Amino acid sequence: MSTTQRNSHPEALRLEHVTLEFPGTHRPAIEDVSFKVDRGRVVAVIGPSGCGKSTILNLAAGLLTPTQGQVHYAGEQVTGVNSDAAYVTQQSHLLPWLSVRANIGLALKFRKVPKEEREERVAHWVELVGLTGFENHFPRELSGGMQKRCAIARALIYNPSIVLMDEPFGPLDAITRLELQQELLNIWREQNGTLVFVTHDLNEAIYLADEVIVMSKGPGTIRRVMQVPFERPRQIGSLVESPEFSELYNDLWGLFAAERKAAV
Ligand SMILES: Nc1ncnc2c1ncn2[C@@H]1O[C@H](COP(=O)(O)OP(=O)(O)OP(=O)(O)O)[C@@H](O)[C@H]1O
Repeated sequence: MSTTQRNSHPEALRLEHVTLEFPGTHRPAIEDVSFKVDRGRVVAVIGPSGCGKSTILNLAAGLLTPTQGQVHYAGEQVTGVNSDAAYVTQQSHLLPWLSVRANIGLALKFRKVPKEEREERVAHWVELVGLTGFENHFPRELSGGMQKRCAIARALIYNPSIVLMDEPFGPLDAITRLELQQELLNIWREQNGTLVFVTHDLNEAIYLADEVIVMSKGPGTIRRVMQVPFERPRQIGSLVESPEFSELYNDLWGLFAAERKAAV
């Protein structure tokens, strides 16, 4: 169900000794950060507030340029906006004058996908993210959770080679969050894509990711990369009941708590 060719280079993203200092600041936001994301992997980035998580996504999206080091996407240095990347920012940034249907179909329109195919794919995604019946609503008529669903569908519909998500479910209540996390897992199973996301929620990192990058603050560096061993498809309900989940959560919490304490 796609007219968009994905980049299949086995290595999606690689940061090599990346330091970034914003102009006018006296110490780097991130320093000597190196990691790699293989194609088809889901990677979570966690760490204390201000440790540079969003900065890393902005570098991957090509919206920032490193002061030192290099960012590579699909084996090539990123030197401008990374047009292979779909970026879901903290705010949904839906276009207020367009309906749900039009917002979701926007990327296909830009890519000149024929109308009939566009309509079919939009209908598929509207259903997938549970917005059936709201196709003609405008963003202001949607709840926060529905706006997020719409933003996620808009980002994923064109089958992007890599998706970057900043706190995808940040402001949502616990139940909506769980629903959307499971939905994202189901969608991901269908899409088999590459995803890098930032979260403050340790459960979310474990539910969704194959690897969790734990960052330290002041300046932001990588403290540890932890592997999440759970098979896919994943069901959140049965995951949380497993002893392996608790063990991983406790390890992660230990690291995260130490970082938060150090950052105060
Ligand atoms: N445009 C900017 N100019 C100057 N400093 C900036 C700019 N953007 C971010 N910073 C600083 O860079 C550091 C990293 O910011 P970043 O937003 O990447 O952190 P974060 O880990 O995503 O934070 P949070 O979890 O609170 O969203 C912070 O100290 C922040 O104040």
